Amino acid sequence: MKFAVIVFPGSNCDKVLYYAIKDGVKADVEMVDFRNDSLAGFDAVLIPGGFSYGDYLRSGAIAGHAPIIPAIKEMANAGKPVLGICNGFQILTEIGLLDGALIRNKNNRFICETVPLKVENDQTIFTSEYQQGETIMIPVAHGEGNYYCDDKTLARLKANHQIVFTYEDDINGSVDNIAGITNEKKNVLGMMPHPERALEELVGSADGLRMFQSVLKNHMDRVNQ
Ligand SMILES: NC(=O)CC[C@H](N)C(=O)O
Repeated sequence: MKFAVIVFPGSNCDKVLYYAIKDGVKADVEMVDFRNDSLAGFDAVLIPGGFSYGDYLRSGAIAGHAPIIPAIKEMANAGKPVLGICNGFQILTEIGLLDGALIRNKNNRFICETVPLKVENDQTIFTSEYQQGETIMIPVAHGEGNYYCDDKTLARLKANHQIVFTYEDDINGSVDNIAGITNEKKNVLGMMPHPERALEELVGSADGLRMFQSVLKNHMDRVNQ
């Protein structure tokens, strides 16, 4: 299985994500510059955290017009796994692959801490190695992580089990404490917390590793069917 890590000007979690795949789950991974317009040969797309284009206009707004974006949409439409973490989640909402928007944290401050998340759906390709209802510890680091969507969208997300992670505490003002959602087909996941920063107990938590293991396992199961 081959993962692509997309690199935008201002991405700063790209290398950690690269090594999460290379050393964490020992799969094939390559950095892909935002100026490319093809993702041929890749099985999954990872959009890292950071401050693409300095967060100007809105976080993720300018990255949403980069040459690589149509190829990411193509992968999503083909049912391939697309995972956006933090700034990656912001980009996925900007390009319409995920519902809602990320706005400024309710206290107007940048939050940087490891927080408890609840696994709301363990039936996705990203979460099958977790248990439904399990609490996992994952770091957050964001200024615009306050997830917003209107009531109608929220009802749809709930009815279709697209809410995958919630914060156990209200850390940033997100609607229903939402920390991560999928698209309707559940092959695109966006989340504000950083699983790639929680790969071993030495750094405080190893709970992020199972996310990448889930993606790999589900891919291999499909290939070997
Ligand atoms: N770590 C990150 O990806 C930061 C995300 C974003 N630019 C914010 O501060 O909200």
